[in-house]
Amino acid sequence: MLRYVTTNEGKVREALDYLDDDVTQLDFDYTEVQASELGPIAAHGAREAYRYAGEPVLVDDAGLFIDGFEGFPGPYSAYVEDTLGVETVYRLAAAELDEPRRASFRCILAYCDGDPFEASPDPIDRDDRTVAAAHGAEQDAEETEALPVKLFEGVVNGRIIPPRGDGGFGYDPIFEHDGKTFAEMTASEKNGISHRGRALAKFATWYAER
Ligand SMILES: O=P(O)(O)OP(=O)(O)OP(=O)(O)OC[C@H]1O[C@@H](n2cnc3c(O)ncnc32)[C@H](O)[C@@H]1O
Repeated sequence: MLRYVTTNEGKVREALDYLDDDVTQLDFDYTEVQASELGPIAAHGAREAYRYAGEPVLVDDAGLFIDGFEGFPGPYSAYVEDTLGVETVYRLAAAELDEPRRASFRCILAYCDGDPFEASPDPIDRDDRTVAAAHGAEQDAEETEALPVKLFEGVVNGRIIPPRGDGGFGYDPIFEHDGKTFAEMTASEKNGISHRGRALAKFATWYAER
């Protein structure tokens, strides 16, 4: 059984289109480490979620990266949505940036099932590390960081525009791609081109072969 780790219902709805019925949501709020990119955040989350669940997990970390703001809000997208709100992000972009106010949505999926993906690490190294590690929490943390994680990335380019549409979630109403905002698209239209859809398609192909 694969657990799709997120507290966000919108992500789950989209992900289930790409994944089999034996995938269920794990509503687990993993620690989001501070980083300027999504990869390390998702990888850390997948390791922590796997330690928690004891089953294969897929973590989805995503964000809106505005070019003229050097990628802001990026990894802080959820925090900025909760504090400023999506409309304020649009107003800031409109006040500060010239058209076309380019931006991208990015999604990283991090998969962890406790098994290595390529050649297994030298067992002697592994034993050494275990012996050298301190007891208790420190040892747990070290073992967690040693868990192998596989990453899948999806990116879609667009621009920031005044909010339009009622569909989707999060920043969808202010992100336009090919003349439509993500909030004006049907779920399958969005999935067909979105950052999450692209990452999920890569993951699904790899997972089917695993
Ligand atoms: O961490 P989890 O529990 O998965 O849920 P979250 O909503 O906090 O997820 P993130 O940390 O990945 O934050 C992503 C932010 O970017 C937004 N976001 C992610 N994917 C999006 C999408 O497809 N369309 C619009 N906004 C999106 C989302 O609303 C959040 O504000």
